[in-house]
Amino acid sequence: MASPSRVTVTQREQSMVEREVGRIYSLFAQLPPAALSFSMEIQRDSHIEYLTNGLRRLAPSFGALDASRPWLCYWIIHSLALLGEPVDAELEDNVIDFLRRCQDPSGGYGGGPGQLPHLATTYAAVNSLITLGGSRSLSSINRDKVYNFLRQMKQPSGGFRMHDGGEIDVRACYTALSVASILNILDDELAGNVGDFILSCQTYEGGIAGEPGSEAHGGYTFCGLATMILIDEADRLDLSRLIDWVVFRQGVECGFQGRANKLVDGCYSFWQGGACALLQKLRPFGLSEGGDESADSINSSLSAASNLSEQENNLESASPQVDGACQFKQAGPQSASCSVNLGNTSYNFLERRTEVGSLFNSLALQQYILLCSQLPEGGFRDKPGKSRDFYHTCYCLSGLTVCQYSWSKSADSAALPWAVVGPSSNLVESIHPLHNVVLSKYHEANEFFRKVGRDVYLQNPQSER
Ligand SMILES: CC(C)=CCC/C(C)=C/CC/C(C)=C/COP(=O)(O)OP(=O)(O)O
Ligand SMILES: [Zn+2]
Repeated sequence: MASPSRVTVTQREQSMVEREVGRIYSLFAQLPPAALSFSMEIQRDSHIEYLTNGLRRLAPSFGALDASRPWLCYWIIHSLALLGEPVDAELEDNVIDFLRRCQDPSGGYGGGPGQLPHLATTYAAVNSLITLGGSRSLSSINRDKVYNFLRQMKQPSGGFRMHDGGEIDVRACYTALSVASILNILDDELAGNVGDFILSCQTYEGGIAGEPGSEAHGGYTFCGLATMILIDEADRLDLSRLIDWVVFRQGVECGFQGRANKLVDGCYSFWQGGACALLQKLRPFGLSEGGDESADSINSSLSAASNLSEQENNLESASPQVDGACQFKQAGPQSASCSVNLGNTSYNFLERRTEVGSLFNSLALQQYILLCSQLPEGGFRDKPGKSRDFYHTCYCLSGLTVCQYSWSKSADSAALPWAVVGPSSNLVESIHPLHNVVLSKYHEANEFFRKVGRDVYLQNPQSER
């Protein structure tokens, strides 16, 4: 995928979107309370029907999207998991078998059986299998081979190639390291010099570009920041400028844009909202002493960008908990092999308490997702006037969970009731924000891969589910 070139939307396009979103909001504002409450409701049954039908159609062929079938699996299965809806047993078996056939002898997963192994589809396949959970699904992943594939994609400069002969970019670094971390095979060989590559992609604006010299973009910013956390090097980024850049991407429409001077889009609810969720747990918020000269500038940009309500500001004050030099080195399950315990960074990140409330206006974003992106007949879209698709359904729902839990102090605490817009039944499952998999599924996989260890690969046991 090429990096975005800078293209600025015209004033006319921007005004059209603002007008349309404004029209929707004023229409809903005039509704009687019962009707408004219905419109604010997640149309769970319709979404489940849309998603399940999509998954059923997946097995034979997906036409133009044939090379994206592991992605379609992930977008659909993750969306269902966020809604708390299990996949039926027969369909689950079909997906596991299909993805097993996508794993190339070299170790990476292709877009379909026999297709070129690729890091993006490897990430999608692994996240899908982890989300399905159970030993049949988890043990279908040949981790030794995945490790070999990741090593093959690793470049001497530190970055990764998306596929053999493919582009070296921030997505490749993220997908490789997210997969390695969640499968408990992350080591120094994979992590070496990745931080230098990501650093070279942080731009003068503060966000992160796909490759050095390109424009900062929300998709790459999430990937770059998550990668730096996975290798325990987030402090090397200019976090102050990064926060500035990301919080100012939330617009008057209440949703996020992907980059400056572009239109709002529902999928950035996750890419930008998710980046905020990660930033919330990082310095300078976690500093307990010594101060940080950037803290004032961060606080002022936050209050300027997100017009926080009194209720939001009244979140109980934080008690900083950081042990100074080393933010993430807390107790956690041991990784099989690596000198700085890179296998623990993802787990330990979860253990960190959040020292501030939401960095963006989480209530406004939910309003955009529910009223402008949601379709009552099922599925979510980029913006009014666009059609639904599984990608936007996945990332709008992922954005919703980020909003709902953005005021919770730790990964295992419940969402605060006032943080959920609409009826309480709107609450969706929480996620591990570094991997975007449902938290309980992450824990199950973490336990499973810790037990089987790095060197033991169970030969596809068919028994337990
Ligand atoms: C894990 C993984 C593979 C993550 C991918 C992250 C991601 C969404 C990257 C964005 C890529 C891109 C070229 C966007 C520009 O699209 P555009 O110009 O159509 O949109 P815009 O106008 O909103 O910038
Ligand atoms: Zn989008």
